[in-house]
Amino acid sequence: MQEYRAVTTPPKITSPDEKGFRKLIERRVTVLRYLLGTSNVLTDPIILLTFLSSFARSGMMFGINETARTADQGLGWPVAMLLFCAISMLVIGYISRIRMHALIIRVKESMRQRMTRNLLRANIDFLLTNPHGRVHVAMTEEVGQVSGAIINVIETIEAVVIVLIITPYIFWISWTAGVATFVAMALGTLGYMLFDRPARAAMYKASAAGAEFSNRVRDMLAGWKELRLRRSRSAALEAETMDVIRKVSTYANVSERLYAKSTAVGQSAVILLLCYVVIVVPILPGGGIDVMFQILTVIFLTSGPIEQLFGALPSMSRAENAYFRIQNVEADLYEAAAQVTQRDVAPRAGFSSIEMRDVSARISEPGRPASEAFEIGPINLSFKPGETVFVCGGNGSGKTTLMGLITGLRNPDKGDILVDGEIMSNDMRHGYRELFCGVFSDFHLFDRTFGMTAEEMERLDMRIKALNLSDRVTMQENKFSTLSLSAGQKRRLALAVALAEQRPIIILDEFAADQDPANRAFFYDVLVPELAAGGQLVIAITHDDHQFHKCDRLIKMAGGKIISDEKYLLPTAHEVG
Ligand SMILES: Nc1ncnc2c1ncn2[C@@H]1O[C@H](COP(=O)(O)OP(=O)(O)OP(=O)(O)O)[C@@H](O)[C@H]1O
Repeated sequence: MQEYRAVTTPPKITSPDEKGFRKLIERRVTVLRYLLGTSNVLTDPIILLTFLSSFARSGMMFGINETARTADQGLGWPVAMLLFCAISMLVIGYISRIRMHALIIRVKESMRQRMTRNLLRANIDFLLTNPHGRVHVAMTEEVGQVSGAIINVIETIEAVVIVLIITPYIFWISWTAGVATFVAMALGTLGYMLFDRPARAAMYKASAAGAEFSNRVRDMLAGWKELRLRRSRSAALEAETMDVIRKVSTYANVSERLYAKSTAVGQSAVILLLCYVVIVVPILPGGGIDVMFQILTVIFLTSGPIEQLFGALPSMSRAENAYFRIQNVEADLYEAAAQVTQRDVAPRAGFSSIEMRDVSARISEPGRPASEAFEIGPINLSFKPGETVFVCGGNGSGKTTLMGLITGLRNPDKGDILVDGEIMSNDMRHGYRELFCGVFSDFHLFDRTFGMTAEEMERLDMRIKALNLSDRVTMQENKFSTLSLSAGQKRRLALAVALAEQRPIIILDEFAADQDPANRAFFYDVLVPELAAGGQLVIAITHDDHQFHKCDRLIKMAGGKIISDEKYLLPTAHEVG
């Protein structure tokens, strides 16, 4: 039995740049907890390796200082320590890098798996808003930015361990140099905090523009024919896309410049510290040239990890920004899944009646005024097995929306759908949808038959032949040999799949519209009667008024309402005359 529960319950983030040190820490802790939890880094050998690497680096530093201090005493333990620590650092560094990339891949894999699961269970209301760009960017680019932050986490751990070791060591060599080290670190952190918030806000805008860019790429690929036919359309799209690209670059530049400033503050702090050590330490009481060189060695050997730390902070912010954008996409995906929570939903095998009772819905585009919303309903209809129902009405009258409501692919705002007299609850919705198969006006043809049984595959083979497609398409295992078909052939192939599924209800949205006369006649005169005789409920949207007499009921729609629902009788010769 399939589990349809959403995989996570992420909180929705409304503002990416909330002020305040507490907020900053809260956000960082959230991302850190996520990264640590997903990568299991705390139980991974990488932590031990990081500690060992920090100890080896510190040991090397100590070894260099002691070797220099005891140079007149010949080769002794300091040299051995220096060599041992240097070799250890190289070997550990090599193993750590391999391990670190394995962790990044693990986090990326886990995020993509979770998002795939959530996307396949997503709230249909969210999917109806066509969130292509946002979801695509989140699942491709932003996932990479978040998982890459594992490196920053590990670098930060290494730098913190080193700082914890070297600070007492510097204090031991010279307490004033110890205080100067503290001041330098405080300066670096302050610089970061000063620039982080505006940098993150700019980065957030760059990501939003990135999602828009993804939508334009889709336009260029899906609309290439329309674009090739009209240069002005292509030029306008090009201009707009260039504008979006520029926006991405501008915001990214603003953000990177601010982070460069923050890094410069960190580096200035290290340079100030060096100046202090070189200029002030030699003339201090208790200082001198020896002390200065000892501290310089420490600073040179630790400046790498410490600079990495200052560099890691902006990278963490980038990861944090990407993480919250992903969380927002997931929150949208999840909200819908939460509305249709289902446990152990068994597909419904059949029905004896379906009734729509005062069902209505408002269809509006996000960001558009409510006054522009399309209202459908109240709809009162009932259906039973073996019926053939045609739906007609002008463009925009609400036929496709009605199909969405009947199939449970659109949630009604008001009213109930009753199955066999029982009001359909959210828990029943998934099982209910399994009653349907069909070909929608904007159907999607997969290149293979996902999830079909052997019996269905046999039926598919049969239907491909019956629908005159066998000279163009064959099955290669579960894949279609080709999808390079004419529009009418594609629609017939989609119908073959729907027929092979043999669900109790078949929905057909203007199926015959792009069929030739022979296929159209086959559809109305052979197929539809055959399905109805087999007990299937056929609901077909059609504009073929000369075929209306071939159904049991004709539902006419106008302005989102049902204006008639009755048996259509051919006009008599007298009426025609
Ligand atoms: N995602 C959407 N957001 C906002 N409005 C929408 C959306 N989808 C459809 N509509 C609006 O809902 C109304 C009904 O659309 P619907 O597709 O149900 O009409 P239809 O009767 O099937 O039309 P056609 O014969 O052209 O296929 C239309 O006015 C349409 O503009």
